[in-house]
Amino acid sequence: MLTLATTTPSEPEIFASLQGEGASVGKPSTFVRLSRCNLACHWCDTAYTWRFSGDNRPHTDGLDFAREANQVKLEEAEVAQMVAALKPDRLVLTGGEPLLQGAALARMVAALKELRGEFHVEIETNGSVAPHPALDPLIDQFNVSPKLAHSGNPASLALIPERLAAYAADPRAFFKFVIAERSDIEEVLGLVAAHSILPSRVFLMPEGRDSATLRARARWLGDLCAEHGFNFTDRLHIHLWGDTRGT
Ligand SMILES: C[S@@+](CC[C@H](N)C(=O)[O-])C[C@H]1O[C@@H](n2cnc3c(N)ncnc32)[C@H](O)[C@@H]1O
Ligand SMILES: Nc1nc2[nH]cc(C(=O)O)c2c(=O)[nH]1
Ligand code: SF4
Ligand SMILES: [Mg+2]
Repeated sequence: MLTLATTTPSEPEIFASLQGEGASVGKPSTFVRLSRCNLACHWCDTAYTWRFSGDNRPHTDGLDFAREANQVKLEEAEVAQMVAALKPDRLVLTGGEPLLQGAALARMVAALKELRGEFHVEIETNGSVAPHPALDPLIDQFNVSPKLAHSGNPASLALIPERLAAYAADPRAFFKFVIAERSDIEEVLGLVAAHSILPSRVFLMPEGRDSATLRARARWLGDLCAEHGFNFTDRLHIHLWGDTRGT
């Protein structure tokens, strides 16, 4: 059983769109948004996946209860069928933190590949959770977004050195840092040096949930990327459709 976020009160958040961020930006992709997270970023644009009134216990894989208006429980086979029915041959698993439901995701992706054959599968992850061993070999690309101090998470929860080292050693992983202020680059440089990450695998992305904020921050963030040899990524979906569920 998978716990998904919802668009309207009961519709699971499964939708075809364009990858809006990072190394695959612009590519037609189907998104599956899982519920729940192990972190709590101040500026999270999908806090409805994890900020529940009166109950914020962390999710553990295999729990089969739906308790909040923003969640729906579906069988893995049903999710696979919904993804297979949409056009794209690329899948982006996101959330919330999708790796909290790794075992169920492995069953879903295996079922999808049975239905549709080869599929490119990306995971959006905060980089603090290890992929389930059954899921790991089914993933083509990890979009790892480690959370800096301005996210408001304790570093002891958000930046797990062994986990970041494992992603740094994995050629499938790209690193996508959310940047709110110029000085945030210092923390990025420290992490990149500590884990010997090539700049060509690093993306800097402005924090923002509207076009005007993204554009204003892009002006100085682009210069910082050029200076340090990092990739810049915008948030294409925000410019095209705004901060809207299901896009
Ligand atoms: C909602 S998260 C879900 C996946 C995973 N929990 C993570 O943080 O990577 C998807 C992406 O959106 C980014 N994000 C969330 N809120 C944002 C904001 N206000 N501005 C810019 N990026 C944001 C995250 O850093 C992450 O790269
Ligand atoms: N179009 C689009 N691209 C995205 N790339 C990463 C997203 C996410 O929320 O993880 C996202 C999203 O929500 N929409
Ligand atoms: S880790 Fe991702 S889903 Fe969780 S609070 Fe941060 S941005 Fe939101
Ligand atoms: Mg998003």
